Amino acid sequence: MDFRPVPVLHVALPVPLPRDFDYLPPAGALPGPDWVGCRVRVPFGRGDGEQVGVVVGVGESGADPASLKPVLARLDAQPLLQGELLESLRWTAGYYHAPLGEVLATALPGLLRAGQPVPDTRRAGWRATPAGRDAAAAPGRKGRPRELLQLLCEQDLAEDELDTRLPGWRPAARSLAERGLAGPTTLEPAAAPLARSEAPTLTPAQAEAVAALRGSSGFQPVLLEGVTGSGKTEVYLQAIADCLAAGRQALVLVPEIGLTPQALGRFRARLGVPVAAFHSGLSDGERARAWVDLAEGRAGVLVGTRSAVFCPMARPGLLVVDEEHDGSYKQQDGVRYHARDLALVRASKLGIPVILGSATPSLESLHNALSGRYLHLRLGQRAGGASPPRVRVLDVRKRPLADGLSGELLDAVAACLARGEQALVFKNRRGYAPVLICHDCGWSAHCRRCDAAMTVHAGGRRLICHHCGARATPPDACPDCASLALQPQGAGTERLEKALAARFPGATLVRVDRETTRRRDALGQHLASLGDGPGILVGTQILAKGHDLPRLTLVAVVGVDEGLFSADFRAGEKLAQLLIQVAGRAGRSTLPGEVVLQTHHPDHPLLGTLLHGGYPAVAALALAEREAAGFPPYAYLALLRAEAGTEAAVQAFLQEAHAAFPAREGVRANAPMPAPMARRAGRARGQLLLDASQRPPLHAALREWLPLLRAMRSARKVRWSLDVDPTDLY
Ligand SMILES: Nc1ncnc2c1ncn2[C@@H]1O[C@H](COP(=O)(O)OP(=O)(O)OP(=O)(O)O)[C@@H](O)[C@H]1O
Ligand SMILES: [Zn+2]
Repeated sequence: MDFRPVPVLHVALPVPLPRDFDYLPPAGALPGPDWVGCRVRVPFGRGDGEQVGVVVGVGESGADPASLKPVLARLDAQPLLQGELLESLRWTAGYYHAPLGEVLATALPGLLRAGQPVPDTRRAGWRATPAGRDAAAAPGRKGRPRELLQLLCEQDLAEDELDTRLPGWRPAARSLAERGLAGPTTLEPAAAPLARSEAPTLTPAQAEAVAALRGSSGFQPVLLEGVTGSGKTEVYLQAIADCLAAGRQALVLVPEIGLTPQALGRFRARLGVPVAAFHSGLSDGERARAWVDLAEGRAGVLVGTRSAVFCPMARPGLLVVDEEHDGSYKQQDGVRYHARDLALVRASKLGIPVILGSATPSLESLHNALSGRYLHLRLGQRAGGASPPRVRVLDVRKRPLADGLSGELLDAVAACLARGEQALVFKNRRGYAPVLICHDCGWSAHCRRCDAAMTVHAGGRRLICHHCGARATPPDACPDCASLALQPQGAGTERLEKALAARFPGATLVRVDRETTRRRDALGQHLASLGDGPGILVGTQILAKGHDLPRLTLVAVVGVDEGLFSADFRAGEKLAQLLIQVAGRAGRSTLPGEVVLQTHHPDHPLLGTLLHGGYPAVAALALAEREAAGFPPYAYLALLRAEAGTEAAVQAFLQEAHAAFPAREGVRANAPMPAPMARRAGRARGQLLLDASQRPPLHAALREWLPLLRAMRSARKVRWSLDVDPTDLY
């Protein structure tokens, strides 16, 4: 049956269905283009279910009007998502093959996603009217109203300021308002401390980079490759200052654990404009206000982690992605976007520069820079007279290790403390020991629900699975052979802390890992507690990121052997990045730095290359290997992951998916495989890797394939997801 078309709103909802939903406008309202980008509350699903969605279009529907429901409420008078941002979000949905509604929900801060009103970040205040100014100039009766009026003639005042300046001011304000001499108003938020700290004189390399940035216009991707401590942040600050001077805003992305109050403080102190922060340590309300401040142009700069890439800018001028190689830019669930890649997409649509900065750029970015697609700026030397740290490899084969530490490493720490300086002892493993083994029969404690060993914690009194969180008490005797010779094998940060405390009883000792930094700003407090005197920091990769501790002169790396033999094709790149970053914490100021690297594999080619040629040599070699093997950045990957209660269900789905994959020239669907961790939290896991020499045919195949997957019966028995450009093949 045909129906007369009726005007409808196309609404994107945060549900896992790749389509919009049509709704009638509320009674009496006409759907027009001004609806696009506004949030609406709509009935959805059974009963009185409701959802908050975003209007993504207006049109007509020829469906039975009786089947169409009206929108319950329009939540925004002005579009929340529009222009370039909405376009970039549509691009995101297309590229990652994710439903637009889910992408839009991912892009909105939690409060707005939940349908809350856009917070008003201005403050309620009072101002004098022109009549009030005349009255204040004329002689008149003394009293509180006059006192208040005189204050307001000097400047508009916020209500909270009036509370302190003129307690009990409200009756006086009412009296002025009745006579038309003053009235309520809204004020811009209190300006941040606008005193600016001095910029250091730029090094020639920094000055050259800044000049190159000034010389560019429009969309310009820039890779700023600068060794650790070379002053990349200083270059960002100059570029941001230029951008602000031109009346524009800058959006700065930093890695998840890089956004310390110290880092923010550096931006705030130098730029002299309100700098908004956006990260997971803030409340929903704080995040929403930061978003609004940037969207409405009140903040000049926003510094934020991954999801800040979706913040709207009123006057876009510059995007910066600091530590662009960092793994935290990739979202690992839901919409699996890469914030660095989206920053490039946004900059291109906005026609503005985007700076990617790193001492250890990702091979993807490096490849783009080397092939001329990005402007490649280099800072080869440390700033401020610091020299690069000396690196020593300690061969610990056949040497006795006490709690994982060699005598030479301990000597180096002792010498550092004796000089009154600070040492960082690095081990990328938290807990007491990575595994509990039976010295007699070789049994080891495994998680019952995962294919993984349980980590020993609390000095040996507890076992915790780092993959599913399961906890257990260690057995008294070996469950297999009843031997009492159960021993924690290897060392994590907890064990190192204990051993170092015993060896250096007087020294300040601070452990920094996920356990000790759960609280907000715990990291900053830990680093501060180290003070200026001699001391030891023990910790995981949390310490590898952008910290600047002038007294830190020794970095002791306790074994990286786990990383040398991983099957993941990115393992070498990641290990080299981690080593360079952590080594880069040593000797950043005037004191010379030293790095000691304890290993059982001193002859491993990766270490040799790294020592002699640094990161550029490792990267060049890795790029050549990737080209030969057909891996990114010379190929494009997508990974279909599935998990279910049984392995059979996973297999059935992946086999059917494999058979259904549309043939395309240059695109290959590899045979389904168990995931590297085939069982996790009691669920079987498998995956199917797609690779292609070109992007377009891969995406064309995916577009054809996904509807087939959704229709498969076997898909109902599994949880599956597609990851475009996966960074981890697990
Ligand atoms: N031109 C300069 N003159 C003097 N000191 C400088 C200069 N530029 C930067 N510095 C100082 O050098 C140190 C390192 O700078 P910055 O933190 O910007 O380096 P970075 O390249 O971002 O480091 P990393 O990548 O290792 O985190 C800081 O203490 C900074 O204040
Ligand atoms: Zn587990």
